[in-house]
Amino acid sequence: MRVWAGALRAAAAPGPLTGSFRERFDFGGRDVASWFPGHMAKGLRQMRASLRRADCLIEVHDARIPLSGRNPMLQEALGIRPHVLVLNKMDLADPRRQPTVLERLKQQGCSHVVFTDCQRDGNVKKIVPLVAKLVGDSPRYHRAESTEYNILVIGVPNVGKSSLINSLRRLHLKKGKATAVGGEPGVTKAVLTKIQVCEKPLMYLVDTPGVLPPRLGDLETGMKLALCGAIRDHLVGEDIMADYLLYTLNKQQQFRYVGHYGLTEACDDIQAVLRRVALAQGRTQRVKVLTGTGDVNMTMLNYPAAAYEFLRDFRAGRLGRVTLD
Ligand SMILES: Nc1nc2c(ncn2[C@@H]2O[C@H](COP(=O)(O)OP(=O)(O)OP(=O)(O)O)[C@@H](O)[C@H]2O)c(=O)[nH]1
Repeated sequence: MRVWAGALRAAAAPGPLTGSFRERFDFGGRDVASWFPGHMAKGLRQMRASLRRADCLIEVHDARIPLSGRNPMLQEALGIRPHVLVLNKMDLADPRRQPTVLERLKQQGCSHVVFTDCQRDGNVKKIVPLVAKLVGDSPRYHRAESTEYNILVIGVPNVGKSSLINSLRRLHLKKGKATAVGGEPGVTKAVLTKIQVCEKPLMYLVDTPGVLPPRLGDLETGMKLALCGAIRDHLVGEDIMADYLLYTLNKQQQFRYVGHYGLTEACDDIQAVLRRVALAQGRTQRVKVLTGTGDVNMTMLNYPAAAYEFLRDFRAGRLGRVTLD
């Protein structure tokens, strides 16, 4: 039986609150290790092997979690290869955070960062010249003009690696999709297809399947990755994800959800919020209830569907532009 964690917690909690929100999130003893799918270990090995042949690395990550959830395995590669960090889905992240994020990343030794929106080709034009310059400047390479560039694209699942390749092809080659794009993590399963993205300079990108860090670290990082769609929802649980999202929105004073669902005020009770979501979105279900006088059909609010809707609204940017870190 599925346990509705949000509902259980809410039953014991006081009613809607304003201005007094949880200071810490209760993960209820969850084990983050179970969120790491086994097939990713293979992807990691393949990625390591192809690193040796690459001139440069483009690491794509979600702009909503610019400081967490990146694969630590990359650290070993950063010293060897030029590296560009593409923070994609900038259209969903809080733009006011960009300067702080850039500063923090610089302190971590990551100084070539581009914020992009690959659905609208935003800022994608900056990437090819930057990569060409970094490879050209690298003492490792004494390149002739005609030498092709082989770039490895890496990143956790669902951050937009395939979308970036398609966007580059649209901009530089006026060509359509070469690689499948999907809303679910793990769309790119066939590894290491070399795809041309530019004629001058001749540049090929190798798309890799999204690979999560072998150890997810803490629950908070795992939860943020899940909210961004890097881990399949059912592995984590839509109920706790919805609750964590509400906790984060309140903590950051991102109260767009209040008006969006017609709530009277900000609220820290996930059950109360999901009740409104269910009513606002018509997420109800008919159930048969056995009574002393026979069966009665009743309309119940569908909380799991409401939780899914809440996550979907966040991922589509309908609850505001939010940076989770
Ligand atoms: N809002 C927004 N959505 C984006 C952007 N880039 C990609 N997406 C969406 O994010 C989802 C994942 O994109 P993909 O390009 O398939 O991501 P991927 O990293 O190749 O995914 P895997 O194959 O799972 O590793 C798709 O639904 C895209 O439409 C962006 O800049 N902004």
